[in-house]
Amino acid sequence: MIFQDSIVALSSGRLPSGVAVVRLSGPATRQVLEVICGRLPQPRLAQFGTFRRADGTPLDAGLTLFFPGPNSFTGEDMVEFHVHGGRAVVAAMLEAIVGFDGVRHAEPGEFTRRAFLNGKVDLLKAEALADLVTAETESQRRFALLNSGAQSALYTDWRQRLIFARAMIEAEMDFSDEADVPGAVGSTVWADVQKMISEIGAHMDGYRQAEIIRDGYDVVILGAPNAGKSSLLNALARRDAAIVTDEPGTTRDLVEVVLDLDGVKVRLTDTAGIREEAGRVEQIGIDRARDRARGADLILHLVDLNDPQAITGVSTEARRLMVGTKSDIAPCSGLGSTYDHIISVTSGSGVNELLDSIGDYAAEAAGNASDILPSRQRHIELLRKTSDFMKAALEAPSEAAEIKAEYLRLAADQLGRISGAIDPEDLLDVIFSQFCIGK
Ligand SMILES: Nc1nc2c(ncn2[C@@H]2O[C@H](COP(=O)(O)OP(=O)(O)OP(=O)(O)O)[C@@H](O)[C@H]2O)c(=O)[nH]1
Ligand SMILES: [K+]
Ligand SMILES: [Mg+2]
Repeated sequence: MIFQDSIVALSSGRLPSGVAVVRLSGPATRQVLEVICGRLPQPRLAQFGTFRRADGTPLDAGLTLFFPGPNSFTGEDMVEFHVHGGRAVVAAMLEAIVGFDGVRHAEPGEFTRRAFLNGKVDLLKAEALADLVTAETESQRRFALLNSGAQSALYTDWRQRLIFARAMIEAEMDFSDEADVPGAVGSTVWADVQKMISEIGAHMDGYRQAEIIRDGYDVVILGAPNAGKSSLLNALARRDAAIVTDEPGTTRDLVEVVLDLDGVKVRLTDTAGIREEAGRVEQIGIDRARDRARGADLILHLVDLNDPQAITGVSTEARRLMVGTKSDIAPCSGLGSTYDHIISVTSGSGVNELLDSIGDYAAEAAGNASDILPSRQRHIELLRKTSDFMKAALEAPSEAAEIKAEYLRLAADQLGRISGAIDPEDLLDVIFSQFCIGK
C-alpha cells in the first residue's frame, strides 16, 4: 500500500533524555535525508553527522539510520534520527521535518498500522507489540514477547486444519457417486474438528490468566471497622496510601495500590469496614466493599484478634485468607486453625509471610510463562464464533455435506479475522488508537 503522506514522531520516551529517537516513514524520507544530512546515508548503517535545516543552519549532531523500503518496520522508506534528548532539540527537529511537503505528525499507532497494511505484521503481532511497549512487570514482558509470534502460529494452524477439512469434505462430495470412495476420509476429518473444538475451548479458558498478567491479580482486604485493613495496605505498599485512625469507619472509599510481586502485577484494594449500623456515607462505602469483593481473585479477611467480629453480606467465589491482626496486643496466642495468618503491622510479625502467600497465589494464577493465551476480549469473541460454527458443522446431518462445508468455511473466516487476514478495516481504528504516538 502506497501512502502519499509521510509521518514523523518522537519514538523514544519522555524528555529530557540522553538520546531521543525521531522516526520518519513514507515517500518524503529520501528528500528529507538529502536536505537534513546533506546526502543519502548508506542503508542500515549508523552514520554520524550534523543535522541541518534547508537554509543550512545546524539543528544538532547525531546518528542516522536509514531503512529503505520494503525492508523496514513499516515497509516504507524510513529513517531514525538519534538526536540529543532535549525538549528544544526534539521540537526543532520535528518542526524542520514537518516543514517538508507531504510530512505530518503521526497519529497514535500509525507506524504499526502502516506495518500491518503493508503486510509486515498481523493484528496479533501488532497487539503484542502494544503490550510489549506498555509492559510494566516481568510476566507482562514475557507474555507480550511470546504472544508476538506464538498466538498467530496457533491460530494459523487451526485455520489451515479447517481449510483442509473443508477441502476433504468437498472432495468427498464431488466423488460421492464413485463407489470406491471410502467414508473414512470424513470420519478422520470430523475427528480432527472435534479435537480442535476442545483445543480452542482449553485455549479460551486461559483468558482469565491473560487478564491477570495484564490487569493484575485482584486482592481485596475486607473486615470489620478497625480490623487494621488500612494499616496492612500501607505496610504492604510501603507508603501511606490510606488514612489510618483509631476511629471505626475511617475508610469509606476503595483505596487501590499496585504491587509487583516477583514479576506479577497485583492490585491490592482496601475497603470500608463492614458493619450493620452504619451512617449514610459509610453505608455507600460498605456497598462498594461488597461489590468489589465479588470480582476479586483473593480476599484477605482481617479479624482483630482482640475484638473478633463477623462481617455479613459478602458473596464471592474468591479464595479467602483469614488473617488475625494486632497480634502484638492480643491476649493469647495459639489461636488454633481459625486463621491462615496472624500478623501485627506494629511489630511487623507475620507481614512478610502474608505477602509471600499473596505472591504465591498470584504466581499460580498468572500461570506458566510459556502458556499461549488469548490476550484480548476480541480474540475470545472470535474464538467462540469459530467454535460455534465448528459445532454447527458437526451437528448438521451427514446428507447436508454442503452445509457442513459452509460452516467450516465460516469457522475458518472467524480465525482469519483475529489475525486481520480477513476484513480488518472496521477494527483498525479501535486497535491502533490504543497505541502510543511514535509506535
Ligand atoms: N497494636 C496494633 N494496632 C494496630 C495494628 N494495626 C492497626 N492498628 C491500629 O488499629 C486502628 C485501626 O486501624 P486501621 O488500619 O485504620 O483499621 P481499618 O480496618 O482500616 O479501619 P476502618 O477503615 O475504620 O474500617 C488504628 O489505631 C491502628 O493504629 C497492629 O498491628 N497492632
Ligand atoms: K479505623
Ligand atoms: Mg481503613
